[in-house]
Amino acid sequence: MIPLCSPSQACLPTAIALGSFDGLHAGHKRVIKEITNSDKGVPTVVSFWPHPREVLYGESRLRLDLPSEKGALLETLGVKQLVLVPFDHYLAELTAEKFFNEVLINKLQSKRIAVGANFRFGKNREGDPYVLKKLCESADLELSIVPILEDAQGRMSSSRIRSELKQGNLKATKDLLGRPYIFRGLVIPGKGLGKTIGWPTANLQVDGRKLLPGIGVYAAWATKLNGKNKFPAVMNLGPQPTIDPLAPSAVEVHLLNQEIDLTQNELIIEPVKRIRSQKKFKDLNTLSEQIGLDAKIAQEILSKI
Ligand SMILES: Cc1cc2nc3c(=O)[nH]c(=O)nc-3n(C[C@H](O)[C@H](O)[C@H](O)COP(=O)(O)O)c2cc1C
Ligand SMILES: Nc1ncnc2c1ncn2[C@@H]1O[C@H](COP(=O)(O)OP(=O)(O)O)[C@@H](O)[C@H]1O
Repeated sequence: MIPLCSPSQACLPTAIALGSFDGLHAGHKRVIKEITNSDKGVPTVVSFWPHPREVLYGESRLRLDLPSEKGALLETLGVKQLVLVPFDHYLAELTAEKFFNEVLINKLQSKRIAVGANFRFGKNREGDPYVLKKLCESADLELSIVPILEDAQGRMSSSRIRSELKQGNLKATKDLLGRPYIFRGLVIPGKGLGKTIGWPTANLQVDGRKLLPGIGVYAAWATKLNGKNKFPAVMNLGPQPTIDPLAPSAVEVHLLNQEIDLTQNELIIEPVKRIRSQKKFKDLNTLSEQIGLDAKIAQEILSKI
């Protein structure tokens, strides 16, 4: 696993790809290729953490991939380190030129930089690729500005992937990511009702910074962390209006045709297809029958893959 470090811990000198790279889609990969195929320094991805919009506007920003997941993805692309620059109000006040000199030149000793054509940096986002080009020329640094990649539906972007995911379009999400969307969670106790209605569920505690699909019932694969078997499963992601309409959304999976104790396990979940929305049923029997139908549909969906 590549190191995830602060600027002062980085291996120097560096060849830097700058950006959030959330989702690491094909457009991001083109930018990253510009630093992994050079001998100008340690291939390094540099991102801000937290996201500037979280610090400046108090927006909560959920991620397609968390820093801990990103390391493994970047490693496969030939990146050697992920540097997270702590974004705070001091950093937000740095002009583009100061940021360039203090962080990229002095701290990270960068010899080569790659960014996407829409990259902005420095106070009030004043630095664009043109400004960066001037700065790189005067410091004798190599620079690649990579054009924005498009497909028939438009620009490749993290927000487009996020939007597909929020709508529960897992196929479109997978196509855009170039890999299945996954998340992980620790199995924690629920209300203990699942077994009594014939459908025990592993309730998952998921890192609150991870973006999840929109609420609904899904067919999904479930794998134990470091396990080999992929279990077909049905997932309830959202409310449980029949038993507790006011409770916060749950993430729970029932592994099809399995009777296993999953307590304290970490599960990796790959949602595959949205089946339906949650409903309030007149009683637990009707809910249980519906979950039976969901399980059948999930089995069919997953057996075709
Ligand atoms: C596939 C699946 C679909 C579900 N759909 C609904 C639903 O539409 N409405 C609802 O009120 N609860 C739904 N549930 C949630 C159940 O109410 C919940 O699993 C059960 O009460 C057990 O909760 P517990 O694990 O906290 O004990 C669903 C659960 C599963 C596994
Ligand atoms: N097929 C299965 N899918 C999911 N969990 C299962 C399964 N079989 C047994 N279990 C166990 O049952 C527990 C869930 O039972 P349940 O009655 O729903 O209680 P809880 O409220 O803790 O979710 C899980 O934590 C798991 O250890």
